[in-house]
Amino acid sequence: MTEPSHTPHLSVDDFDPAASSLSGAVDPAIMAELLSIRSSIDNFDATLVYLLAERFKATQRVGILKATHQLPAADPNREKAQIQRLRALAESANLDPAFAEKFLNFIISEVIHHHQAISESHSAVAATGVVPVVSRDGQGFVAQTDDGGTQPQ
Ligand SMILES: C=C(O[C@@H]1C=C(C(=O)O)C=C[C@H]1O)C(=O)O
Repeated sequence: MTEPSHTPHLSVDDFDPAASSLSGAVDPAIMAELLSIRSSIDNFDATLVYLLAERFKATQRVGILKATHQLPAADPNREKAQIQRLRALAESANLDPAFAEKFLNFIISEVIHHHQAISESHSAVAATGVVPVVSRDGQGFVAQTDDGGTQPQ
């Protein structure tokens, strides 16, 4: 497995679908078949990113709802029910249920961190009157003060 890349602002156009440590070392026909299968893998990976982005959009709405109404970030009974369901779905799809559970737990723990952060910034708003607003690029916050001015945060 490769280490996570920290290269900022890499465009999808910079992706080389033929990048491989095997180039030149494998029979060209085998390489062609490998690249053909990898092109499906690349489509699946792109779909996964879009699916995850949509899921996080939905969970962000839940986080805002919870913070607004002082509800806890985590809901363990909901998580148990989700994990049971996902394990059953995984079994019927011939996917390792233990992997499905690990994957869902990984996502849920990230969501809970987001919810805690939303709740903390919500409490900070209540205490200071400074309203954090997501920046246009979605990468950070600008602080919108009571008088409507904005300042980087
Ligand atoms: C999204 C929620 O918050 C948390 C995250 C969950 C998830 O990512 O599916 C499920 C339960 C909660 O622990 C929720 O309560 O629905």
